[in-house]
Amino acid sequence: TQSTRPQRLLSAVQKNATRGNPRSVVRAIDEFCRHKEWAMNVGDEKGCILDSIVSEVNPVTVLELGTYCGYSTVRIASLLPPNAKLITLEFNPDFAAIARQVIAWAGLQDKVQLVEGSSGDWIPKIQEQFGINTFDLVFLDHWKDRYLPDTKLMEKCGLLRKGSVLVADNVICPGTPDYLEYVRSSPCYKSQYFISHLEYTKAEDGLEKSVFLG
Ligand SMILES: CCCNc1ncnc2c1ncn2[C@@H]1O[C@H](/C=C/CNC(=O)c2cc(-c3ccc(F)cc3)cc(O)c2O)[C@H](C)[C@H]1O
Ligand SMILES: [Mg+2]
Repeated sequence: TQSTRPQRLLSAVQKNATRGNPRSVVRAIDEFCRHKEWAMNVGDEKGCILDSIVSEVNPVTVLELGTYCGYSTVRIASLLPPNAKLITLEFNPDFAAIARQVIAWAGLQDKVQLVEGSSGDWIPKIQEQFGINTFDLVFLDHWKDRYLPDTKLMEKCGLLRKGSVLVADNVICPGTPDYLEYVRSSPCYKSQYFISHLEYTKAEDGLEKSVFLG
């Protein structure tokens, strides 16, 4: 049977990256997506901006919405302190299966909890299931029309505390207009746009960093 693009991406990691070396996994995926088959990872250019924000926040608890193949999961987890935990939600079982193997190849399975399920179902259950009260950092990269409802859900569930940082991918392309309007106009957020390019292309895109003010 014909392989899928995520399966071919995983094969490229297993062929070209060194087990236990997250940077080589990130490099192998970027090479594959730049020269073989485009895929919707945050990519190397926006990835560097994400790295700088993660390093500045130095989070102990991280939530990622939309794992896909695990590229940003590996990028973020590789920068976390030893006691930190990253929970990543992915509701497509095929993508979850690929991402688990990418995360394992990077040797980061002890820092990452991949939860197979939808954000709407899981955001209300995280505190009881994982003993996490609030998140220091949230990376939003799932369906673009779900950024706003899920942000409001996180607020309602008390998962954000004064200083929690939201980083949203694709606020220009494909775009998340309702989310952008919300975080930029709400008195509860201090928002900042980091201009960049859509992964592996020359089109404009960027990340929006929004600090929750409580
Ligand atoms: C209702 C369930 C919600 N809750 C959910 N709960 C859990 N998991 C969820 C939920 N909703 C979705 N997911 C998962 O997250 C992933 C989805 C990721 C979506 N990402 C994009 O669509 C995108 C497009 C482009 C793009 C740009 C230009 C182009 F020309 C083409 C494409 C670029 C980019 O960087 C992009 O991130 C994964 C595929 C999907 O199974
Ligand atoms: Mg994205």
